Amino acid sequence: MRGVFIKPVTNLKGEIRVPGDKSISHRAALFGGMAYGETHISNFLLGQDCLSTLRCLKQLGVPWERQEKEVWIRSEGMDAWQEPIDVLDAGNSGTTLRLMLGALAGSPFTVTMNGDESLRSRPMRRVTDPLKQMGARIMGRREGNLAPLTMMGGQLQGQSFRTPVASAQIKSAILLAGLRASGETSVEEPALSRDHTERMLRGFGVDVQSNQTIVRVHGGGRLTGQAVSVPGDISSAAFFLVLGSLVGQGEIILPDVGINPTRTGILDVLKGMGADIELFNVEEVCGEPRATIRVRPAKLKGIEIAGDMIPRLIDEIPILAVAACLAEGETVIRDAAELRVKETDRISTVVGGLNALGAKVEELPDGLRIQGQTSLYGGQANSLGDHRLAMAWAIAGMLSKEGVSVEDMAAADVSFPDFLAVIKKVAG
Ligand SMILES: O=C(O)C1=C[C@@H](OP(=O)(O)O)[C@@H](O)[C@H](O)C1
Ligand SMILES: C=C(OP(=O)(O)O)C(=O)O
Repeated sequence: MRGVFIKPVTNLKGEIRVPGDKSISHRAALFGGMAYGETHISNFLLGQDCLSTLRCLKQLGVPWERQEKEVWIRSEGMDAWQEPIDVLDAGNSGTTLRLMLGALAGSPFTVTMNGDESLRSRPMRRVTDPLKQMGARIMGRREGNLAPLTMMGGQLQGQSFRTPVASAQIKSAILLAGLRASGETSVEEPALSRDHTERMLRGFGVDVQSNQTIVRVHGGGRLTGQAVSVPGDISSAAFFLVLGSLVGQGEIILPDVGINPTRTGILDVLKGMGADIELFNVEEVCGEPRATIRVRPAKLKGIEIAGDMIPRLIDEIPILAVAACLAEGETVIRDAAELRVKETDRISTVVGGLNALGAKVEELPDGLRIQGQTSLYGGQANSLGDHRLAMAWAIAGMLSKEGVSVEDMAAADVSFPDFLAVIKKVAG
């Protein structure tokens, strides 16, 4: 099998600046495009997903320039957006597709959005149904559930929605449509999902009211261009929190990582498993808290994860499963059926991938049961084009006895360009 061979390591040291937060980068670009005036984004994530968002904006006539990780957007609001003459391609990015659909629902033109093979198989009715109820006309395969999707926007009426799953993409799409609808739009979710949209819209001058799991906006909310500094992505830091906890010796410092409480489930769970993790230099920048995180090796024990914790660490479950394989005792993850509709079915791909490396993992309908053990043998693993799996397998390789050969390691570029260079640096 072809692949990148990741060898075991016993000692690590160093400082790792993880790339900018994916969720915040998408929103900064999109809201900058929706706003009046200039938006300046620093530490923008150059992952393929966020570059897809920037490309879609260009096709809609939004002028922007980029130099390395800095982006300048000079927009005259959504009324200046133009009907794209070609299909908008969201690539591998669910966030791009779903948030764009919400933003575009009130536009007076027709847009077709598509994505790669993985994205074309992910459910979209969770977003297209509420947008249709507000007045948008959307067509797509399987009754509007699968991309390519064509939307003929128009006059929207504000509505109150209760979403069946805690999803920031559903919540955000509805709220963005609500900004161009008549009256009030509200979204109630079963548990609090990441709240970057609410925080950043307030930064752009929009009145967003929220009370626990209910968020409201009013139509006509106008966005004003802002400076946005993007913190490091805790979902990317997660790989090094697990590596630093389970490696034989050393210490890893991760400066400027976002610690929004709707995203810090990984810190709470790893600490609950016994990890030695400390936060320093806590500060709030552009409405988002960030900190320097230090992680040192510790003995981890198994844990149960379910309920409201799941949306706080949904993208970290593949790497948490790697940690659980090397913890003492059993780990059970439940209420995480959403994993089945990510870039891959992350319940079955994580179970298959880890068992092939010598782990003992059982598939549950809505999660995983993992028997912790003292070592992971290693072998061959395939990312199946899923960035979180590519990186989880690489970390598993560093923590394994024999190393892991990862096929399609390049998938990591979706959220963490230079991942391989970074792991080479910390491994010395
Ligand atoms: O809003 C966002 O930026 C995201 C929300 C989550 O998806 P869901 O909204 O589908 O849970 C997450 O998995 C994704 O990586 C990013
Ligand atoms: C699920 C993810 O992203 P998206 O839904 O934007 O494709 C992810 O990054 O793990």
